Parts: sequence; structure tokens; C-alpha cells
Amino acid sequence: MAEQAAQAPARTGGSNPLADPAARKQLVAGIEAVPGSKKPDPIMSVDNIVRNFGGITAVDVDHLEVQRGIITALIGPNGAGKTTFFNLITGFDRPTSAASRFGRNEKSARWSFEGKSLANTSASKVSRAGMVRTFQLTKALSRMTVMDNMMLGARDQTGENLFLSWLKPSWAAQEREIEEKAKALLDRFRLLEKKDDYAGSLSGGQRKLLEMARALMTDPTMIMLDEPMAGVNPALTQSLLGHIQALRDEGMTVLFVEHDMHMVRHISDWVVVMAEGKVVAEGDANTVMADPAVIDAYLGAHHDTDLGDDALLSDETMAGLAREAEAEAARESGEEKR
Ligand SMILES: Nc1ncnc2c1ncn2[C@@H]1O[C@H](COP(=O)(O)OP(=O)(O)OP(=O)(O)O)[C@@H](O)[C@H]1O
Repeated sequence: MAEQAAQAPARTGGSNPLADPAARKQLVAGIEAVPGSKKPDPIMSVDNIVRNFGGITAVDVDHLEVQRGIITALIGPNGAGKTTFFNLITGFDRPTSAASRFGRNEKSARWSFEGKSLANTSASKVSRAGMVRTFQLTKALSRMTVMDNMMLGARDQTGENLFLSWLKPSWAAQEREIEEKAKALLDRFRLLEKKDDYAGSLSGGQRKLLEMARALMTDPTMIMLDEPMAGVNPALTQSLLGHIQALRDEGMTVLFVEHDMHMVRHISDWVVVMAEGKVVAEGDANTVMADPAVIDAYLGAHHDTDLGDDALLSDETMAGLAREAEAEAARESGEEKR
């Protein structure tokens, strides 16, 4: 673990200083590129989190801090433990190291969000604390409308509190407020016209947008995205990337798991690499992808992994993707008019 804490840039009231790429660059330049490094202003901190499945150690993380207000990518070869780690910190799974028949000891798992312990916290409480994760559309959610999916995203708000629902007028007002919020989010993610469609009828990219919009119903401070680019066609890639960057620029902390290294290189401010359950590297994308430990981890597990190449995501390529997206939107609106 790194001993040296980096200096946080001074926060100037009002607007978000980390919306400025130069400020983010300065911030990450001050963080040591080693596993478990100290962050100037961690929103989340994890210690000694271990998860065994029978004889397999899926996760064994000594220490990890997630910096507030930036985009952190969690990468690693198949089976590295990324999803299990996500499940553990969001309350969907319990670490093997959490409880022992012999009581708590120095090695028991600890993890906190905004300075508050999240150990033994249920998934819904984690989400109410301000840390939400996106979920892939399950079969059941696919059979619901886009709007119903959004309303479900708000289920932890008072609208569904049975006790408060006795106070009908205030409940109804809250319900209306939630509906307005859902519509505003659908509008932002260009899904408003689809609000009465079945979620299952959406394209891969639109599903990803819906997953993101639904997660935002609880006004999180940190959003965790599970493979936001999986199954997304190039036309929607640009739009999704833009949405993720906009969330960061508005002050949200983003942590995402992704296999697409081009995306990782393009939008991450910081990258954490897992292999065989452990954090094996941290740093900016260029630093970690040149790290022999990372190359070894990928080559050992997965010979044909494309670690991404910046040249492929040049401004010209991105402009080409934007043109494709516009052409697709124009085609869609033409088809709708007919
Ligand atoms: N419920 C489970 N029961 C048994 N083994 C499991 C379970 N969940 C995960 N594992 C094992 O734990 C290890 C880590 O899996 P995990 O899915 O967390 O990795 P990952 O990095 O998310 O992989 P991928 O990138 O392929 O999704 C793997 O060896 C996996 O087979």
C-alpha cells in the first residue's frame, strides 16, 4: 500500500472543478500508480475483503480507495473477480472475511462509503447511502415498460413506503414527483418516446441507457456500471460515453467494469486492474496498460485481448462515430414520420 497521500486540488465553490480536464490530470498525477494507493479524497475505501467459493478465492483485496469525482475503470481478465467485488461492496454478497466464528479480528473485512461503514449493510441501504449500480435487464424487467422500469428504480423512496402510503395526498404528490423525475431522465437519455414500450423491445444500446437512467432515480453520489458497452452498436457508443462523462462533470463518482479497452482508455481518469482476485495495478490507462504485471495477467488468461490503441480512438474516429449516430437518429426519425 502506498504511504504517500496525494494533494487534493483546492475546491472552488459553485461549479465542479473536476469537470476541467486539467484539474483531473493534476489530481491523478499526484496519486501513486501502485496497488492500494492513497487517494486525496476517497469516496470509498475497502480493506481485507475476501470471498471464497469452495476452494476458489474469487476476491482477496487488501486495500482499495476510490477517488471522488472521477471515472475509475475496474478491469481484469475473465474470472479476475470484478463482478464478485461489485457484488460485495454493493451488499449483494457477503465477504468470507466479514464474520468469523471466532469474532472480529484485524483481518476482518471493512469497507466504507462517504466515511460510513457499509459492512453488514443490505443492498437497498447501500443504494440509499448514495451508491447505486446498474443491472442488466432481466427477463422480468424486459416484460415491463420503460416507464415501469424507471418507477421501480425509485422503489426505495417514500412513495412505496407502506406506512406513508396511508397519507394518500402526500403519497400521490410524491408519486407525481417521481414520475416527473423519471420523464426528465428518460428525456435526457433520449428514451422518452419509448416510455410505454416494453423494455425488452429496446436495442442493446438503449437498454444500457435505460439501466443508467434507472440507477439515477435515487440521486446517487456514486454510480457503478457493469459493462456499460456490452452489446452496444457503434452509433450509440458515442452517446453512452458522453452520458458517462457528463455524470462525472456534474460531480458524480463513476466506477465501471469494462472489457472494451478502447473505452477504458478513452474515458477513464484512473484504472484499477484485478487479476486472480487481487488488485495488481493502478494508474492512468497508459501507465497500467504498459505495466508488465497487467500484460502478464491478460496474456496468462486471455491471449487475444486487445488492450486498446489510442490511435483507434482519435478525434477523427470519434467524429466519424458521431456522424454515424446522427445519421442513425435522422433515419429513425424519418421512419417514425412515415
Ligand atoms: N456463485 C459462484 N459460485 C462459484 N464460483 C463463483 C461464483 N461466482 C464467481 N465464481 C468464481 O469466482 C471467480 C471470479 O469470478 P467473477 O465473475 O467475479 O470474475 P470477473 O472478473 O467478473 O469475470 P468476467 O470478466 O468473466 O465477468 C471465477 O473463478 C468464478 O468462476
